[in-house]
Formats: sequence, structure tokens, C-alpha cells
Amino acid sequence: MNASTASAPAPARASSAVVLANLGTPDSPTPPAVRRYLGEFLGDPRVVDLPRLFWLPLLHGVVLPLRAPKVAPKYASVWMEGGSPLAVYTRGLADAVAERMPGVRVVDAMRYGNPSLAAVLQDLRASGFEDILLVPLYPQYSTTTTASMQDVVDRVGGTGIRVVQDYHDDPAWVEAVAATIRARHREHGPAHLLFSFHGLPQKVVDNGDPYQRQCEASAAAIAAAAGLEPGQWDVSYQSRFGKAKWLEPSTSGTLQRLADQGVREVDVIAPGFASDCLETLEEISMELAEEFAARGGKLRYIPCLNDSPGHADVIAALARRHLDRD
Ligand SMILES: C=CC1=C(C)c2cc3[nH]c(cc4nc(cc5[nH]c(cc1n2)c(C)c5CCC(=O)O)C(CCC(=O)O)=C4C)c(C)c3C=C
Ligand SMILES: [Fe+2]
Ligand SMILES: [Fe+2]
Repeated sequence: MNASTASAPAPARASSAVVLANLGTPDSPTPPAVRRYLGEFLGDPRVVDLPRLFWLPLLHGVVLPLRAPKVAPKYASVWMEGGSPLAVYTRGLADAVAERMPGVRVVDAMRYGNPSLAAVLQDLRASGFEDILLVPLYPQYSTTTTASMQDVVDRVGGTGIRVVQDYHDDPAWVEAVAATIRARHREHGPAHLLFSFHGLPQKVVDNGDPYQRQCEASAAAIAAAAGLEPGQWDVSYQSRFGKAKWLEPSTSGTLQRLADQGVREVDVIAPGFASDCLETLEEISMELAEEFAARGGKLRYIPCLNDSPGHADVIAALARRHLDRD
């Protein structure tokens, strides 16, 4: 404990700040904005680790011109009054966490796009915050996501900035997600549960990324807390990008298998996402739900924790615990 801690009336250190950082999202659902965002995202060597001289011309010359006009209408289909769902919920969560942490500055940031993580960290430094806790809103650690946030911290000069690595087995987070499953069961009765996580190239996991192991551990802990028996749930991976082999089984393939086995009702939950986004609202709740309906089934999506009070309690407690650690 230092003098400023001892004299502070309420919490931790007077100059503490918490940054809740998410992946990022386009500023508008238009091809140029999607192109800018995807250019920054897919140009990150943590995300696509192909040789730069090969990948950057391919990305800017072929991938972005084809993908941006295809993806922009998908963004438009989920766009909210306040903007992209990922941005709206991340902002809402930061506000709700701020209410729970008097005396600590709590702000939101994005790894790609706005508000830019690098700019947010530099602003906090310039405003005199010496003790900054960065909470990547990724429950499971991956080199493609969490480590890329660390890269930004290293670039701005990491002194006084700590980074939460993961919270995939945090009991309060597990319980908060399980509570959403129990609430769904009370409303609609039990159904088979599919845990759908964002996928990764298989090669990333083969090179030692702990992501898949943490996804499996999260799913098992949440299923146990929700009172599910083995056989009542599965784990799968969605959002494949590119031609390489990605983690299996895929969400789409698993839903097809379940339909073939005569399963008619499936709840899908996505506890790799802190907030709903294109990948949950469009890919799961629209695309995959339609595919499953075409096979005679009913898919119900269980929303992310988003900016709910329960989520804010979990993240505030997590941040408090890390700030109090010396
Ligand atoms: C090689 C490509 C990709 C890797 C690796 C990857 C990992 C990864 N992504 C998330 C979380 C999200 N991804 C989102 C969108 C998205 N992801 C990729 C590609 C890779 N992701 C693309 C190209 C896109 C954009 C949409 C598209 O063009 O299909 C989102 C949603 C963003 C939004 O604006 O709503 C999230 C969230 C994780 C957690 C992860 C690794 C574990
Ligand atoms: Fe992604
Ligand atoms: Fe997708």
C-alpha cells in the first residue's frame, strides 16, 4: 500500500483506470467503412500470419473489394439505433461497470476501428492515469485476439498497464452465463444446447494457442452450473474464414448432424463473445437458424451477457480483483 491508497476515501488508487476493450466493428454498415475496418483487422499479423508481401496485396487487391460489399448488408441487417451492436453493448457495459467502480475511470475501446485502443491508452496516460487495467472482453485467451491487445500495449509503452489474460473459468462469469440458460429453460422448456465459439485456424491451436482448451473448459463449467447432463450439449466452432482447416466440428455441421439425428429444438449460446455482434445476430440467429428451420428444426439463440447488470457485476468484480493485486 502506498500513501495515496491509504488517503483515498473510497477505492483502490486515485489514478486507476479500467479499459474494457473489444474486437472492434465498422463505423457504419457501408462497403467503405467495412473495408477500412476489415483492412485493419485482417492486416494484423496476429490474425492472418501469412507473409506480408504475399498477403497485403491479396487482402487489399482481392479480399477487401470482394468481401466489403458482401458483408456491409449483413451489418445493415443487425445495425442498431446507436450503431453496431458490438459497439453499443460494449459502451453500455463500460457505463454499467463505471457505476459499480466509483473513483475509477472506466472506458471502452476497440482493438480495430473506434474508439481506438492505442488512442484511449495514450489519452489516459496524458490525463495522469498511472495504473491502467486493460480487460480484453475475450473470456478465452487466444494469440489472435488477447495477444494482439498486448501488442498495442507494448507499442504505447507498457509501464503501468496490466492486461487481464482470460476469465474462461471465472466462477461468477460461469454462473452468469449459466443463469441465462436456466432462464431460457424456464421460458421454453429444455432443449439440446449448442455452445458455439468463434473458430480459429487449426494451425494456431497446433502451435500452442490455449483457446480451444479454454472454450471446452468454459462449456463444461457452464453446462455443469446450468444442471445439464453429458449428452444434452455440444461444442462447435463458427465463422470460418479462408481456405485453411479451421477448428472442428463446425457449428453448421453440428446443427446438420443434430437435425439428421431427429433433434428438433436446439438452443445456441455463444460464450466466447462478451457482446452480441455480427457473428451471433446475423450468422447464428439468422443464417444458421434458417438452415436449421429448412431441416424442420427450431433454433433459439440465447443472447450474450451484453450490458446486463449481471455482466457488469462480473466484470467490475474481476477488474477490482486485478486492480487490488500489486
Ligand atoms: C483469420 C481470420 C479470423 C480470425 C483468426 C478470427 C478470430 C477471432 N475473431 C473473434 C471475434 C469476432 N470476429 C468477428 C468478425 C470477424 N472475424 C473475422 C475473421 C477472423 N476472426 C472476420 C473477417 C470478421 C468480420 C465479418 C466477416 O467479414 O465475416 C466479430 C464481429 C465483429 C462485429 O463487427 O460485429 C467478433 C466479435 C474471436 C473471439 C476470435 C478468436 C478467438
Ligand atoms: Fe473473428
Ligand atoms: Fe461470420
